[in-house]
Amino acid sequence: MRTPLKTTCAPGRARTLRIVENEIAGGGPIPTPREPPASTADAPPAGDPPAERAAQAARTAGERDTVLTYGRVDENAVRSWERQERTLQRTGVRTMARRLPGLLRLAWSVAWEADRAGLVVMVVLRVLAGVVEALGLLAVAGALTAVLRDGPTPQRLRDAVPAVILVVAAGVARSGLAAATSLIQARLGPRVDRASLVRLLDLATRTSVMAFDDPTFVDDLEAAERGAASGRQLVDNAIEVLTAAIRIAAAGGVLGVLHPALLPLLVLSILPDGWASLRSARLAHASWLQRLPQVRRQWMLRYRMTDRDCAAEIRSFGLGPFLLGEYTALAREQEAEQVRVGRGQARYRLTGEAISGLALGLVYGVLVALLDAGVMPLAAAGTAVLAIRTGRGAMESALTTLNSAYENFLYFGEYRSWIAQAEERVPEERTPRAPGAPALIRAENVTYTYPRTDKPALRGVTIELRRGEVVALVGVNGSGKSTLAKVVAGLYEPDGGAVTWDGVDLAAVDPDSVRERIAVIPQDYTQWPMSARMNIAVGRVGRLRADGPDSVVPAARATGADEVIEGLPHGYDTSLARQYTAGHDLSGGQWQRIACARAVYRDAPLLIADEPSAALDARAEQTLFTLIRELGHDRTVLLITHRLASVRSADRIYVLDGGVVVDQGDHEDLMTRPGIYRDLFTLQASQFVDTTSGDPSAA
Ligand SMILES: Nc1ncnc2c1ncn2[C@@H]1O[C@H](COP(=O)(O)OP(=O)(O)OP(=O)(O)O)[C@@H](O)[C@H]1O
Repeated sequence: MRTPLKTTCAPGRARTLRIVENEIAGGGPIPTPREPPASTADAPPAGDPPAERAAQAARTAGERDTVLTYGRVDENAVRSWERQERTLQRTGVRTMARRLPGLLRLAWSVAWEADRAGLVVMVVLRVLAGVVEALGLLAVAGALTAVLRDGPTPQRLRDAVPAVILVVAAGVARSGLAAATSLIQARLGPRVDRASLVRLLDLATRTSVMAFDDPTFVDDLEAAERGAASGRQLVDNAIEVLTAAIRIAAAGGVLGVLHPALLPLLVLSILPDGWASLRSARLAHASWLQRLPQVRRQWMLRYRMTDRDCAAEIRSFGLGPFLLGEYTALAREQEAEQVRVGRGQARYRLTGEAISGLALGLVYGVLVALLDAGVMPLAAAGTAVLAIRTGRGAMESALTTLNSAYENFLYFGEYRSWIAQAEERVPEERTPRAPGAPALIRAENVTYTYPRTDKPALRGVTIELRRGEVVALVGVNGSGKSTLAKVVAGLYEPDGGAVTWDGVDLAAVDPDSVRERIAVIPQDYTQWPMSARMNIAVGRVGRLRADGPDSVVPAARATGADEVIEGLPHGYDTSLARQYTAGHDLSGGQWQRIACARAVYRDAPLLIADEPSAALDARAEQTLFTLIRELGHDRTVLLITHRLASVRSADRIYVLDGGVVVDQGDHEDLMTRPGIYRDLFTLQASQFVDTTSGDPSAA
């Protein structure tokens, strides 16, 4: 039986994810040298105790054996977002170009769903900005033509005035349009974020709980959460690409009017730069991918070392230097890799910019040649220089954005594929409802195997629960008790056999109508970071609204939770969000009383209590079992506990072993024959009596 210990270093997925995102945003990767760098340059400044400790720790970690510490890693087990990294790595420019329309379509549909009006306004603003850009360039051409033509200077300047006014107006209009675009973008982005996340959360809370036992589903969910944030970035990228495309079209159009040879030359001049930025992005990716296992180890260490739940254990076992050593060694490897990547990127950039510079020289050479040949007037050449600058800027921005857009496209693909699989795992709606207060609940020949396991957790199990009875499940750890309880609670659908209520197969009724009639005290209850009142009311939120805030009090009294709550500074309104300053923490047993009150508040015809007293003191435990027996008078109670003294009075006890019911009967009956029950009971009882003087079974 797993006791929910609050001192356990429990994994906190949400927080880990935040760290992951942070690392992804800024982290670069590294190869895996076994020896940490030990050069004198790494020596910490004298008199810097934290740095000295870290250096000492890293030296110690130099002797580390990663398999010994972290265990063997399954090289084939690739998580979905690693898969995306690899896909990105393999994708060539041509594939990206081929997928560009699909990418833009997807961004469009996401934005369309989130904010239609905003999207339309955005596109209109962008097109207008492009038109204004082209008009501005043409106005420059007009102004230059007027100024450079023959004639007296005052006259030429006067002639240039309308064109100059147009240039200024275009500048002002561009600024206004840019400001309006930012405004719309600020509205569109959060809406896309909200729409994507709400959809994910809605499905995450509606999919069958069985899906969460499938590691792939849970892994994919983690990737989908990351992917959801990429939706907004994808839309931003698409808008930037659109903007760049319109600017390129404006500059290209003007260049095309000035001379047809200039446009292809301009495109050629940008290609080396584009190649360089693509290669350096890929280099960073490849490096990140290669270092991923180490990077994740770093996240894990960082999370554990700063987590409140781990603080006591780290100190008790003196784990600080060991963990710090591991972290420092990994961080140094990371630093070394970042330097390597930085060097590679600098090389790419230098090469790309050098070739681009040469190509740009060629463009200007052609321009001069055209001037020299008298094909192009000086004013047009001046405008061409401006158009070339505008076009190059837009192309550079388009290329950089496309790389990131493609990455976001892949991540958002993870989100979409998880949404698709989650939709399939939402239990189908059925019209018939489960019987209101069943007199007989039967699990018949039930078999259940967890996803991705070979061995069934339940094999041909048959049990009966009658209204007015307390039925207990007993067995050693891992014998299948909790699994059976979840099947009876309608949380798991059996692979074989059936669960019936008054003869109605639960597979044929609306699953919500089943759960509506069940109250569960689970083994791992949730400590909601909410008020004490709400922690009880979550048992039936609608009832709090209907019956008022004081409706939780009787349930709290019945389970002894009221004693706990009365000791809190604001009583029922005390926050139990211990991660916040105003929040109060409770002991394990105090929390368990609240979890029991939650189930009593639910007031359902079937109560399933899975190890409800693991953390309770002896008096609280006795109160609880008395309550359970009372509740059993007019409803059905299924009780799982290792405290066998508490099951003595159960109407029927099923003994499970290896997923099979191996015995059944009441206490007296089971004590008459050899078997697991008698062994376990005798063993427990012997701890409370003087075994030399009496019969333990009589205890
Ligand atoms: N989510 C899961 N995925 C895969 N296997 C699981 C999962 N949960 C439980 N099992 C396996 O199913 C079997 C039955 O587990 P179950 O939790 O039902 O046992 P139990 O009798 O309640 O044990 P305990 O007394 O320790 O609570 C065990 O072998 C366990 O390892």
